[in-house]
Amino acid sequence: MADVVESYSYEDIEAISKFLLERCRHRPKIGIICGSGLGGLADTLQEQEAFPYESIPKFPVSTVSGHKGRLVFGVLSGKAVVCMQGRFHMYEGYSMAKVTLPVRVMKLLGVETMLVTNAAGGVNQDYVPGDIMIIKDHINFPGLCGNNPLRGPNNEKFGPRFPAMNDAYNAKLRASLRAAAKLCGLSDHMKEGVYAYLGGPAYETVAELRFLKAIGVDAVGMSTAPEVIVARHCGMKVCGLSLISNKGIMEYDPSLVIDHSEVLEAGRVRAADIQSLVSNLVKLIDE
Ligand SMILES: O=P(O)(O)O[C@H]1O[C@H](CO)[C@@H](O)[C@H]1O
Ligand code: HPA
Repeated sequence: MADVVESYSYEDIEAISKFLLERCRHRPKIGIICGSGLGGLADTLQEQEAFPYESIPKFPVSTVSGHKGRLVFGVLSGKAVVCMQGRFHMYEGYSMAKVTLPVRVMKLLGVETMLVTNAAGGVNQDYVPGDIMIIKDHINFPGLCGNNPLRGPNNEKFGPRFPAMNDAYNAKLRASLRAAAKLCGLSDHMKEGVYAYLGGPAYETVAELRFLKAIGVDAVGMSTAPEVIVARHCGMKVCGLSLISNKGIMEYDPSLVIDHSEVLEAGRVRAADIQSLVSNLVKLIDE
C-alpha cells in the first residue's frame, strides 16, 4: 500500500466547479493566475463576479501579502476570463493538492488556456527589475526530489500517469505574447528564459543563485511550476510570464538585501504594462 498523499477526488472538484457555475454567468475558456503584486489585473475585468476564497467550499485561503484571495470572473478584451487574484504556495504549508486545486477547478469550469504570472528574481545578469520574461521552460526543484503535484494515485479523468512536459509552455502562445508586447510598446523590456521553482520561503543564498546561473536558469521564484504541470496534465495550453522584480544577489555583500516589499513595489510599477500586455494577449488567443 502506497503512502497516502492528500488529494481531491474528481467529484470534490466537480462539486466546487458546479458551486461556481451555479452562481456565475460567465463561461471562461481562459484562466489567469496573478502572481505577487500582479492581482490588479483582476480589478480591470468588466462585468466582474468575484468569489472570495473563503466563500468557496474546500478552497484554501491566501496568506501572503500581495495575494488578495479571490476568484474573479469577468470580461477582458471581449472574452470571458477567470482570474485567481492570489495563488497558493507550498511554503504557506499547503499540500501540492491544495496549491494546484484551482487549476483543476478551472479545467472543469471549461478553461482551455492558462496564463500563469509571477514575480521572480533575475538570475540572468542581463535582466533588470521591470523586465518581463516569457517563460520558455522551468526547472521544478521540489519535483526533481519527488515532490511533484502529480505524486499519488493518478486520476485518469484528468490525464495520464506519465504526462510529457517537454512542451509545457506553448510555442504559439509565446509568439502571441511577443506580438502582444509589440502592440503595447513593451518589446524592449521582454526576455524569454527558464524559470526555476524553489520551495521558499527563504530567498536564495549566494551559492544557490550561482548554482542556478551555472545550470542555465534565468529567473527564480517559489510558484508556477506545480500549476503548470497540473494544467498540462489535464490538457490545457499554457503560457507564463515572470515580472523580474529584483536582481538575485550573487555577491557576498551584506549591504545588498532582498525583501518582499521590493517584489510588490515592482508589481506596482509595472501594473499598467502587465495589464495591457495581458489584455492584448487575450485578444490574440483563439477560442
Ligand atoms: O510567485 P509569486 O506568487 O508571484 O510570488 C513570488 O514572490 C514571493 C516572494 O517575494 C514568493 O511567493 C515568490 O514566488
Ligand atoms: N527569489 C525567489 N522568489 C522570488 C524572488 C527571488 O529573488 N523575487 C520574487 N520572488
